[in-house]
Parts: sequence; C-alpha cells; structure tokens
Amino acid sequence: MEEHTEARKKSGDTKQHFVDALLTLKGNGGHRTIDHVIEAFETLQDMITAGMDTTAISSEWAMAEIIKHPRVQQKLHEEMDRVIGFERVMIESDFSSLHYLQCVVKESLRLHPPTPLMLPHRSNANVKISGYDVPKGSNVHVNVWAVARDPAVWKDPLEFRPERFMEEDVDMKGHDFRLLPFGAGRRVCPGAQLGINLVTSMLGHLLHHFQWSPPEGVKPEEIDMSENPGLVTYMRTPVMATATPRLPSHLYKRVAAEM
Ligand code: HEM
Repeated sequence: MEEHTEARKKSGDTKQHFVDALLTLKGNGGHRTIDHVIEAFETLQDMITAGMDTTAISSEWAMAEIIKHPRVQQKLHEEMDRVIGFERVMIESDFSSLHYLQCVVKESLRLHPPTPLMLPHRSNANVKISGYDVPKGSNVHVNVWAVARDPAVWKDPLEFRPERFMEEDVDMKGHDFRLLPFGAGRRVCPGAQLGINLVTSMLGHLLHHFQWSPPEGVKPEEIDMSENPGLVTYMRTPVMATATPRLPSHLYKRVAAEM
C-alpha cells in the first residue's frame, strides 16, 4: 500500500490495480481518514487469507484428478489445441471457448471443495428446516462435501466425470444447493468468480504448456487421493508429477508483468 501511495504521489495518476481502487475510496465528507486505510488494509488481508490457500488447494486437487485420468487430460489437450493452438499462450478471453476445461474445474470443486463445511454460521432466530428445529444461537455447519458425494443427489457421485456438466449446466455460485463450493446466501464467497478464474487460468496454462504424468514407477490409478481434513482440506500426499513441454520453446520465456 505504501508503494502504491508513493507511486500515486509521484505520477499523480492511478493504475487500474485493486490497491489503487481501495486507495481512492473516500468517506461521506469526501476525505480519506485513517479508518479508510485500516479498512483497505483489512480488505486486502481478508482477500489473501480467504483467497490464497483455497485457490492453490483447488488447483492441486484438480491436477491430481487430471493426472489420474489420462482420458480427461487428452480431451483437455484436444480442446486447447483447437481453441488456442501452438503459436500463443492462453488468455482470459479464451475461457469462454474452453467448455471442457470449465467442466473439469467444476467437477473438481464438486468432489474436492477446499472448505468442505464452508465457514461456520450462527442462526439468529429459532428456525425449522426440513423438520429439524435449529434453536437461535446454534452454530451451523453445512457439509457441502457430503452433499456432493450423495448418490441421492448425483449419479455415480464418486466418479470424476466432467462430462456430467456438459449434459446438465449446474450453477456453482450459490443458486443450486447440489453444488456449493462457494457457499450460498448473504455470506456467499465474494471472491467466487475470481477463484474460478484463477483456478481455470492455472490449470489452463499448466495443461496447455505441458503433458503431465505420474512420477516414474507410479501408475495413474495409484495416485493417493486421501484427504487431510480440517477447516481447509489439503491433499494428504502432495501431488507429484512429471511435466513434458508441448509448445515451441519461445512460449516458455517469462514475460515480466508491468506494475
Ligand atoms: C476456489 C476458490 C475459493 C473457494 C472454493 C472459496 C470458498 C469459500 C466459502 C465456502 C466461503 C464461505 C461461504 C459461506 O459460509 O456461506 C468463502 C468465504 C469467503 N471467501 Fe472464498 N473461496 C475461494 C476463493 C476466494 C477468493 C479468491 C477470495 C478473495 C480474493 C475469497 C474471499 C472470501 C471472503 C472474504 C469470504 C468471507 C465472506 C463473508 O464471511 O461474508 N475467496 N469462500
């Protein structure tokens, strides 16, 4: 924040960064106060704590599923070669044409929601839900992990089959209670779309650039998918893989982002 404040003082203008947007916020009287700086700082802190592990874990689970299912990886490569080709890297506007990639992200978030019990909620009134009494003041955990694995809700729930979302487009941002990796309602994840884009971007680049296989001597079906349960569910055994480049070498050069 200090760097951005200094840069703004020097140049007088702002770049379109999230921090700059926060720094331009003013109070009712049109002035920025120390409260605004604290609020901006806390917003950034929230974004980092809530947005980093969740997206990293979701990407790791998805990569594990992709490596475990060579058929899925092959379909992803076919789609990417058709939509992006071999002359350039993926850009955000490609996402809307990468339907299968979107389904892979969704299927992975169905089976591996990084926060399986969402965040704890507290009921602020006595309510009755599906015949159950929930007294005022109860802590309520919604087990979205269990819903996603319930055979009464999903056909072959334990199977990793992204095609299910080609057959039926299911919302995952809080409108369809069968699939709630981001929660629902008033406290739904405010970073849902950013989270989806980040995971799609990470998987898209990793898959477009490389062919992935398990480490030598390990068969795809032997990849350990057991969980390390907690508020956030990590893979018990971090995924290990071998990457083989599949694009021309000039596309692997790192281009520094302009700050
Ligand atoms: C794949 C990525 C992500 C997943 C699966 C995820 C999931 C969730 C879930 C389940 C909740 C609780 C919702 C509820 O209890 O109803 C939540 C809350 C929250 N998430 Fe995310 N999230 C992700 C990424 C992000 C990102 C990228 C950000 C911000 C940059 C973010 C910011 C937040 C914040 C601030 C809350 C608390 C909202 C509140 O209490 O009102 N999340 N997230």
